[in-house]
Amino acid sequence: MSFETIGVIGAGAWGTALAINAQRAGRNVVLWAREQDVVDAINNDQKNPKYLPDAAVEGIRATSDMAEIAKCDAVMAVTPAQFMRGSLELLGQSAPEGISVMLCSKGFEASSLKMMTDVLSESIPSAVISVLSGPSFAKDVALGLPTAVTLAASSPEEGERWMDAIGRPEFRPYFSDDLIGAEAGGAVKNVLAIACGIVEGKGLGKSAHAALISRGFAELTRLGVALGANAETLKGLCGLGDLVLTCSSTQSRNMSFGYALGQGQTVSQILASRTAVTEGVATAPAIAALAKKLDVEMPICETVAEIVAERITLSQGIEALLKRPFKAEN
Ligand SMILES: NC(=O)c1ccc[n+]([C@@H]2O[C@H](COP(=O)([O-])OP(=O)(O)OC[C@H]3O[C@@H](n4cnc5c(N)ncnc54)[C@H](O)[C@@H]3O)[C@@H](O)[C@H]2O)c1
Ligand SMILES: O=P(O)(O)OC[C@H](O)CO
Repeated sequence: MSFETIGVIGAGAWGTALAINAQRAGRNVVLWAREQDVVDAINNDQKNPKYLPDAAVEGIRATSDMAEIAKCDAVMAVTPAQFMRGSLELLGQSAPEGISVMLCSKGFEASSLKMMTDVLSESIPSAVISVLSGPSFAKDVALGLPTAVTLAASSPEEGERWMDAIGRPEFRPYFSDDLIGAEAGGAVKNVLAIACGIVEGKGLGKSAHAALISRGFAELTRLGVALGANAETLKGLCGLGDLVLTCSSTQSRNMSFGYALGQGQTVSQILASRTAVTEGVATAPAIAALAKKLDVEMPICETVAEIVAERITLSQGIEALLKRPFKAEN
């Protein structure tokens, strides 16, 4: 059975862009927003000026009633990671047994160090879980620019249903059976993008930038594998692909956050100046704690966590990384 109606939870930039894409793919789409002004703007003006200005949100109905989302054939969950559990618990109050839920957010829950797949299993134990991840800026997807993503599902049949429902020539999903790999890549790359932003903001040069991407990818792979991911998955769109995108453009909120730090702004100044979520800020300490717990070497991510917590300065962090002992590359 294919998915005809898609419910999207979270009308931030990414939830809105995914709703636009699903509508273009021919689905009936209901978009859940927690803010009434966002619901009204979508229903009355076909716009979401708060989170995705300039995009036309046509043919999509917005709601603040989660019970309407639970009635859809399948659900895309796009709430930022730190608030995902609350959204899923609300969905769980009216969700039918075995509801198909695709996790589209990129982060770990800081309070528990859990991945979104664990948060979903705990909130709705019968849910059939999929993960969407990969290099994809919301604005690009809303504009209909070509994008390719990893679509990880727990069975090929479930993956087929999702690919039929949301795949389009300009939004190409590639199937994977590695849910953990898809999740881990997206969460860790956000933290590494903060580091790359710092390098750019401080003008440390393109050689340092490339070194950071490469050594960062080694960290991302080590943690992913320790969590149960397949290393091959991490070489794909959801790992290396997304790391390259997010570390390459200040269109990324994580990269631009790091860039602003490098330019001399403080963490609180930067966060106060934006409504958009910067997932790497909350995920950095979770990854640093996981690295310690699992005995995984992640010096770049640990340094970002220290900088974001304002326990060390940028200069101290950079110096500590550069003074690490020389060692074999792998
Ligand atoms: N924007 C992108 O280009 C993009 C692309 C891929 C993945 N993602 C991921 O999608 C997820 C959502 O990001 P986004 O860009 O849509 O967000 P956004 O920054 O555009 O909007 C913030 C969202 O957070 C919600 N929010 C704020 N406070 C909340 C609270 N207390 N409880 C519940 N929800 C709250 C808002 O309602 C809004 O939906 C993130 O994990 C992000 O990493 C984003
Ligand atoms: O803007 P960012 O840093 O949240 O990144 C957006 C997407 O995850 C890029 O794939």
